[in-house]
Amino acid sequence: MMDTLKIIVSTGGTGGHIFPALAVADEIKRKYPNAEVLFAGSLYGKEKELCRKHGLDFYGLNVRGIKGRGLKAISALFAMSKAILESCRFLKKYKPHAVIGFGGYACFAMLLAAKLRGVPTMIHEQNAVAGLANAILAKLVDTVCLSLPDTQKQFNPEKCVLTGNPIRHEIANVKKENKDYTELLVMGGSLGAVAINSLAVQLLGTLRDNNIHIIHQCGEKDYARVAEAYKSHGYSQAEIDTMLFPFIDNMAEAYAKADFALCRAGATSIAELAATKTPALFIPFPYAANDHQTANAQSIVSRSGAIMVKESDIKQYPMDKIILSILQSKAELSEMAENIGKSAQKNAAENVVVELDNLLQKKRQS
Ligand SMILES: CC(=O)N[C@H]1[C@@H](OP(=O)(O)OP(=O)(O)OC[C@H]2O[C@@H](n3ccc(=O)[nH]c3=O)[C@H](O)[C@@H]2O)O[C@H](CO)[C@@H](O)[C@@H]1O
Repeated sequence: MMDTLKIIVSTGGTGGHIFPALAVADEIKRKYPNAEVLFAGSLYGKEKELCRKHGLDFYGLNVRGIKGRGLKAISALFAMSKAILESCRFLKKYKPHAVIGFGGYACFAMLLAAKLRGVPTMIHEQNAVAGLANAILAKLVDTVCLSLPDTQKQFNPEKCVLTGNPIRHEIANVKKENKDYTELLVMGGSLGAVAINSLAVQLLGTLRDNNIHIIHQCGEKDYARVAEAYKSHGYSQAEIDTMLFPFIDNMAEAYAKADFALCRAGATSIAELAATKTPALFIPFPYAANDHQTANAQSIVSRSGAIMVKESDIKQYPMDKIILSILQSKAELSEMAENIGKSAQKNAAENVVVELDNLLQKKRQS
């Protein structure tokens, strides 16, 4: 009889890495109800809290980002070396059948340790341009799962499989609500975005005058400022509580209501917008490594499922008129919704787990 299947999924930092990992953890448990899935991440990101909410066991590593942190990078590098040793010791005890990484510094130590200990390894890249951790790990791991076909050019194509970007089951199954008004979803990625919040606040008068509802995720740090701005537009705290959120736990409900989104161009947000047929205006995060958010949005924009404006150009354009004209045209909204829907890859979590099966089978035969 085979031992209990034990898989480690590893990543961290922000939602765009963590939610695809959680979606794959769910799919492993759905397919193998007796499997043990452990989430390994940094002690300092959002992953610990999200795992707790998700009911997944969590193994915390004392690691922080290295790139762009000046002198602090030296202590971060030291912590990373310690985390690699600690991961090696942990793997020796835990004996997983495979480790799957979803990018970000938080998974680097665990994946490298798995490689050193001869544990089968896979990574998943969400973005059109790979991040630093995945770019290095791709050279070492057995399988590289990709969300977008062009990313293959950055890796050894023989290791690459196009799986799509895994999204939460409830989001993949969203049914749009029928309403007699239009609703705008504003979101700035998992942490919120000040520039998007400021633009949304400028639109408040126009939206209210045209009976357009808003559901707005603004991030923890900007909540007080944005709530004040809502108040100065005449909204009561009770109204604000139904419209403005530091973080939205139930994104499936938000997508079910949304006719259009004003947002960053994080890869996982884009995968969810496509799966829920929610067209968008993307304002990519201008400091994203290698401008990967612009690259993430490009194929959807070229298919007319979304429009894109650079953050530095916001002031040059009559943003209220541009957004209002789309929100007021049912025909344009529905054409854009169909177009963005063509990029949906709703089976991405299943595809990643099929690759996991293939890898385990290959290792059993070798
Ligand atoms: C600044 C930066 O480098 N951001 C990166 C980070 O973005 P970030 O972590 O912001 O990720 P994404 O925008 O891709 O995804 C956000 C995720 O958080 C969820 N969510 C968001 C808001 C909320 O209130 N509730 C909620 O559940 C969304 O549903 C989605 O699942 O990882 C992405 C995926 O690697 C990258 O493409 C982004 O470029």
